Amino acid sequence: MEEKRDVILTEVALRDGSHAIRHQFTVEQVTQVAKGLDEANVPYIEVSHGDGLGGSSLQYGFSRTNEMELIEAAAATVKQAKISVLLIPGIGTKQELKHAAQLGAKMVRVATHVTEADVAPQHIALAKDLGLETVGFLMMSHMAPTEKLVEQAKLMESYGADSVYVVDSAGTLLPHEVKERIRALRQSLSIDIGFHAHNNLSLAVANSITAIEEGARRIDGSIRCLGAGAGNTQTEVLVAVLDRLGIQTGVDLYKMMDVAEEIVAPILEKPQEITKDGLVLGYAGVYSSFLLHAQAAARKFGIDSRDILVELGKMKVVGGQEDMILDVAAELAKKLQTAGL
Ligand SMILES: C[C@H](O)CC(=O)C(=O)O
Ligand SMILES: [Mn+2]
Repeated sequence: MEEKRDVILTEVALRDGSHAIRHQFTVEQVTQVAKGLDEANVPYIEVSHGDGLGGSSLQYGFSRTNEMELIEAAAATVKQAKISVLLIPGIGTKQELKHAAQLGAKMVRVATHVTEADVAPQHIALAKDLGLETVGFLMMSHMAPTEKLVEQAKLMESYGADSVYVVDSAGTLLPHEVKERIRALRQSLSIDIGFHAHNNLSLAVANSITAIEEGARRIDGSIRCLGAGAGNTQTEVLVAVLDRLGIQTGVDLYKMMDVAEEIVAPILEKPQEITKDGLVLGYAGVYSSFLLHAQAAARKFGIDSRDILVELGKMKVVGGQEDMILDVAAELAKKLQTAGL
């Protein structure tokens, strides 16, 4: 019998968490995590390079294992969960989407910058032709006023998306800002609304609850907070809070806790916490996946990674502009040298 789920969770540790471990997932790790999540009755598990299909590159970081092998392993492991992939048009190609579908992916999230939904129609159309559940994923949602977000979400709906997400890529949205955005989308769209948080300001669970209160039905989480920056909404924590609120996810809380503790924690290079750099991502509104790139640039140029992140925030740099991180670091280092600091 189908489990009753008031809120449908997508677990993103095997995709967003790829950023946090420099895209070093192995087939064995993905198999073990997918098995544990499946047994805990998580309905959707996302597996891809952190930057989505085709992300493995000099610009975004090379994957240790070809993501198609990871997708294949996860799809072969799960019994009830559906495997999702992320695709950013321009990074991922139609070919990669077809390949992922052949390997068993059942859902794709077509991700664009919040003002650029119009690059998505071809990929959404292909996804529908392939029989995939298709989600529009509007990244860096804080960078557009609510009216613009609504306009872009409506475009996603008109292209055929089954649901659309507000994506707080920088973990910078405050609860009232989430409320306004989800409420406006709920009033203007007929499809399901989702919310994807990052915990840089320690607001991911609170913001996810706010989104649910305003009618979002789909929520992302990462187990043990294994996601970019300070991680996402910690899935097992959200499951516990929702359970206390009487909102059913169908997910087994104890099994999630065990998977978090026994399988995911050992994968982390260090425990997920809100470090000074993670906090600055949220404070300055910077794409969470820039964290490790900015830290590497800071080491290279001998400067404070926070200064790089703050500058990137001022410049309103968005996903896809990772090459700017080194430019900004070099420029800051030159300025400091000139000033004799
Ligand atoms: C490619 C990004 O990591 C997608 C995402 O999870 C976000 O924008 O947040
Ligand atoms: Mn994310």
